[in-house]
Amino acid sequence: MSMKPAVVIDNGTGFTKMGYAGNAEPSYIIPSTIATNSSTSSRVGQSQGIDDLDFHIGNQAFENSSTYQLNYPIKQGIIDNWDNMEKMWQRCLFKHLRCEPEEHYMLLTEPPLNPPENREATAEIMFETFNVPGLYIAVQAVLALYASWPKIKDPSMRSLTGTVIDSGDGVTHVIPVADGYVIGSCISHVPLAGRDITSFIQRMMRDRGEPVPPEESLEVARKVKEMHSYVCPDIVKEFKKYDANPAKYIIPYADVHPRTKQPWQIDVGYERFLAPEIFFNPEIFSSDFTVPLPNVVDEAILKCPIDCRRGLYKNIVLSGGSTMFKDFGRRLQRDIKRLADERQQANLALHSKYAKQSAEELEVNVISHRMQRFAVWFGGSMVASTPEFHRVCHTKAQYDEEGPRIARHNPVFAATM
Ligand SMILES: Nc1ncnc2c1ncn2[C@@H]1O[C@H](COP(=O)(O)OP(=O)(O)OP(=O)(O)O)[C@@H](O)[C@H]1O
Repeated sequence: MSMKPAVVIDNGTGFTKMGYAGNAEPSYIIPSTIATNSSTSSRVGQSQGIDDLDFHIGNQAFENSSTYQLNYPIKQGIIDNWDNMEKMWQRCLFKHLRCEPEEHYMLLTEPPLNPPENREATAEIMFETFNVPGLYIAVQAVLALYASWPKIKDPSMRSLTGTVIDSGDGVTHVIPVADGYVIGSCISHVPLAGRDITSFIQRMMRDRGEPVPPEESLEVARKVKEMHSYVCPDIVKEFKKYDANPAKYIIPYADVHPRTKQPWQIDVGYERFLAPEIFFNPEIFSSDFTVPLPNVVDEAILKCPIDCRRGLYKNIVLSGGSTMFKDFGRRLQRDIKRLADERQQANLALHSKYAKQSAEELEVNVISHRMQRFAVWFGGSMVASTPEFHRVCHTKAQYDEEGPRIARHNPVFAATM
């Protein structure tokens, strides 16, 4: 059995996080992008060994985008281009992590509802190309639940039943999980995430005529979002606060033009609280989708079997970069609690016509923690550093005996921690 730490790789639509089990943070976070040389890939048979290595991943892919062809091998969380994905894994393992894959067990992640054929294809690449001694493919939402455990002081309260709100760059998902199994039919999808918030800030700054160099505007909007945005309790009051004392809340943001080296400065104002507000009042961003995130969460839980609903309200866990706004969890908890309480009161009022009733108060907890930005990776790191991990992995010997179908099912190891 390999005693070297397992390798943990979380391939997201926007970013790939990679590192070794037992660490608190991934060693590398790179964009999930590859730049391939289309002219060499079409020259079949000619010096293929070298041409096969003619590609770049991550930020280097963007740097070479003028001469190479950019590709995003993961679409909506699901692997879409296997050749490019294999190349990405190759660079992640040999160039970034600098490991011998045959010496490390491997933990990879998958989105909920990943087709089993994809798991088989992943196993084929891992066991046959990289010769890994063991492989476990974990569901991202379940890893996000594990990642919240260090925040929960009482170990008896740590549970694999909960609702995961996963919001990254491209999409936001609400995923109910009961005893480590995703309730697939009750997953909800919100078509708003990080890149929408960035483009909303970019639009606001442009409409106001802020002097940002046009070629920098997207990057500046992203930085403003990540550095200065926060969720407020009430937007009307927040507007009043800004208008009463602009000097206190409006922040200057300065930089120099990358080409002309001319300094420029802008004011960052209402967008600080209006940008993340699109999760709570989506109509301010677009008229196509208008259901606030707290309502989406409430409705997703209500679709689940009645006996797990209390557990799902009690343990709502945040995961992904776009849940990092200050006070995001606090506002979400308040709004979900309000919705659930109003419904409970309405039900009680209805039934009290026939019999006197009282209801046990519904506990709603939204759990925020330090590792939220890469919660899935961190959960994977925790799981893969337990002694139990090697027991639940599929091994190379099993693969050689049974083939890729062993990867169709990965046991949940609820009892391990
Ligand atoms: N401190 C922050 N505040 C707000 N947003 C942030 C912060 N840090 C990162 N983000 C945003 O989080 C997004 C990236 O999140 P994440 O790495 O979870 O995405 P991903 O896993 O690649 O995407 P997906 O979940 O769509 O597959 C980007 O839009 C980034 O701007």
